[in-house]
Amino acid sequence: MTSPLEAKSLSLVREGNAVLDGVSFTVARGEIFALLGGNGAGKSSTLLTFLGFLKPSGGEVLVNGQSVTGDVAAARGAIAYLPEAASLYGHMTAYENLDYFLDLAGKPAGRADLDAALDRVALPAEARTRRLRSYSKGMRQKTAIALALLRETPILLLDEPTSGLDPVAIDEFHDLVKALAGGGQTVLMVTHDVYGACQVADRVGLLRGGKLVGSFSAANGERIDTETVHAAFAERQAA
Ligand SMILES: Nc1ncnc2c1ncn2[C@@H]1O[C@H](COP(=O)(O)OP(=O)(O)OP(=O)(O)O)[C@@H](O)[C@H]1O
Repeated sequence: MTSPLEAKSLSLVREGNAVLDGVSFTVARGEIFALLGGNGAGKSSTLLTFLGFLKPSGGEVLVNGQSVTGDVAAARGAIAYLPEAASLYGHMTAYENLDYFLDLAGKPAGRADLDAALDRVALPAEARTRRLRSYSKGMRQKTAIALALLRETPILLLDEPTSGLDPVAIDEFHDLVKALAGGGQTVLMVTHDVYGACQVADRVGLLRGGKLVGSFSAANGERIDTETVHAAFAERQAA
């Protein structure tokens, strides 16, 4: 079966620097794959390549089996992308943001649908008519996830999704991502948080210096062992 996301021997050069070097992985439908790496490892660049903002200098990336460079619009249409700082408007309320971005996506929705999505991400009802500039980061993320739900994109790309969240918000966020994956969403997240990656992911890939140097999976429905991944991460960073 075609994987929603696939990187095939992906190499990327940015301003003369080799940023990714022969990276290959697939993410299956309903799977959460976390790409773990230190600063500058190439994590964000990988996401930008799936979105067609950066072009591979070698190999290719595929979304639903189609080369992204061949059809950028199809790839972007299938993907909801949460950058580290959610890209919604601070001067608009949650309802206004959702209305605006859904109109842009050609998928307008009524108030009942907006509320259903905001209920699903547990954004308090009283907050929905407030401007986003008064929101916590967790609340902005919930709004961004609600938008992804309403756009009905089958794929979620998350860049450092829990940085700046408090521990309760992190747990809530992980539960939400797991519930979405349980419903068939395919999730690729990039992070330098070993603990978070092991908590939420079905599989963790270790990216270092633009190369995928390790991979960890959870056996029998258990969580990935944080100690093992942490040791590998620390060792690789030192290497
Ligand atoms: N706009 C840019 N132009 C040129 N090179 C860039 C640009 N942005 C990042 N790079 C380089 O690409 C490499 C990978 O950066 P990238 O942002 O993908 O790493 P990352 O793993 O996401 O790091 P971080 O955890 O710090 O966000 C780095 O060496 C970085 O200097």
